[in-house]
Amino acid sequence: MKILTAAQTREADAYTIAHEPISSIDLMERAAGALVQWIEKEYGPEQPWYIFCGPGNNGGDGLAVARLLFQRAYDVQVVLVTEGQNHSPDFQQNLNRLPTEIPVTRTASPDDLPSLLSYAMVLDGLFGSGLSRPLVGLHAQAVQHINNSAATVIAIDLPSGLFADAPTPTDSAVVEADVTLSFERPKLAFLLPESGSFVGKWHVLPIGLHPDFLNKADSPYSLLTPERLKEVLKPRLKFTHKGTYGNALLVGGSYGKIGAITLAAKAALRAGVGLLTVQTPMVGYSILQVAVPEAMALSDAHEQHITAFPEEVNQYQCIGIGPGLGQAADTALALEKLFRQALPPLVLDADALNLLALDRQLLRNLPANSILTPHPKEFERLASPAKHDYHRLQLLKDFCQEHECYVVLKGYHTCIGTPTGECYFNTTGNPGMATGGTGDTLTGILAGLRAQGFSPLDTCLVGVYLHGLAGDLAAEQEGEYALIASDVTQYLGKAFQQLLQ
Ligand SMILES: NC(=O)C1=CN([C@@H]2O[C@H](COP(=O)(O)OP(=O)(O)OC[C@H]3O[C@@H](n4cnc5c(N)ncnc54)[C@H](OP(=O)(O)O)[C@@H]3O)[C@@H](O)[C@H]2O)[C@H](O)CC1
Ligand SMILES: [K+]
Repeated sequence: MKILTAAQTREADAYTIAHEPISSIDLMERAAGALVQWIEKEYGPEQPWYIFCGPGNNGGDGLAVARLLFQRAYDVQVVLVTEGQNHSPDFQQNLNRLPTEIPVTRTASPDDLPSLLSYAMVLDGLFGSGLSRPLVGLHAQAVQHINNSAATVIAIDLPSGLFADAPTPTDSAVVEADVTLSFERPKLAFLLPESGSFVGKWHVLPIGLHPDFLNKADSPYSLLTPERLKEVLKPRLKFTHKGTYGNALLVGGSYGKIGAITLAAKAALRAGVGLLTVQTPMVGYSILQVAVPEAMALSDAHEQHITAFPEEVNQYQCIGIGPGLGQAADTALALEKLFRQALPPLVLDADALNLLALDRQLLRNLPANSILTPHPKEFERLASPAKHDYHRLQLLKDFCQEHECYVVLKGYHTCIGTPTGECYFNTTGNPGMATGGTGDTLTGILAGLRAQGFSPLDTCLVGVYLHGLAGDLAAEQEGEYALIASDVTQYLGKAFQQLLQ
């Protein structure tokens, strides 16, 4: 699903109005209807609803919702924060349509803002995608007033004060929403850590924007949806055997970090690879044989860290390198030697990435189509420090294009960058997965899938989605606090089943 910019959303509106055709006010009514349908499902008419409206169409949506909720016997009152501003035509029309029984407060100063009890509901219709500058004055004070209350806050389209697809200056006033109800497509801001924290839980409500426009809209940003993955992940066929599903090699582990490569190995097997070989330093050999009996073990000549890769690397369909690897000088040399050969596809993680970051020549020799799985700090070591989330996205696109690689930038919404400059945001996963070892399980999953013959892009999309989904299924049983990396692997089977349904 493509993510649109605020400008593209405006174009989508205009296209729908012209080609459906539908009048602008009716499109707003449809948006308000979708909001009310959602609200009715989630909240009864018991609590008082304070509907904050700004001067534009976001405020117009708020006014239409006020009328529709009033008709459904909800206790609503409207708070206008539009002093001295021109109302948009659709705002004005909805103000004219507002039943006279609905109390309206016209705020001219902060003293006019109503006190908000903890059980009150706030609908934030101050500003949406038309925000053109940070909020100041009475608008900022209204936002602070909402944020200082304990009321439940539902933002229409996006939290007021937040830019949909550009950095919002730190310290500017932004509504801290519990829920954001956005139209047709999520905004890029929802998916990035600095802005996403204002959004709360977000839901996308379809309002019938014209499919011709939506299907043609060009955007480098997409949201990963299961529909796209179901086209890629097919049931296994009759008469296949372990040779059909690839032979993966995992290399990593060092003294004190054999667990990391063990976690990766278990996950690769659960991802369905036909055969798995794991190379560790000598210290890891017995541990691995006991912990992962399904894998074949190779021992490095060194007791504590990796100093060489196997001679015959081309018998493997993918090599995953990095979990627990360490950054010893002779490990770096081994990697450098490896990169000089013709290689099967690579998945690189953790210290393999740190070694690349330390040696720019090594990075330049990175084989095309490799998959790299950094967290933001590792990514910044590879690329350069980011000034803000949008800058990091630009760096991601540039890096993937320059090095012809796929980067899985890990986070709450993991973002997959491709050599053609696209970015796919994942929607599965939860904060319970912010715990040691979940990155190692992801490396194992990706290496396991890539060895089975999935393209690098499909490997990233399917692997990242399944990893998060397994984490979600695990969290349903274990809760987020107690979740550990092994749980993710344990629930991988159920995640596959869900996707294959
Ligand atoms: N397809 C859809 O998604 C639909 C969305 N709808 C809703 O419409 C809004 C967007 O409406 P728009 O009128 O374009 O924008 P806003 O309501 O966000 O605000 C515009 C007005 O606010 C003024 N403005 C902007 N920034 C500030 C600021 N920092 N301080 C004060 N005033 C500000 C702006 O004035 P300018 O001075 O910038 O010209 C405008 O007056 C979308 O979010 C949805 O909620 C439709 O209802 C249905 C289709
Ligand atoms: K809003």
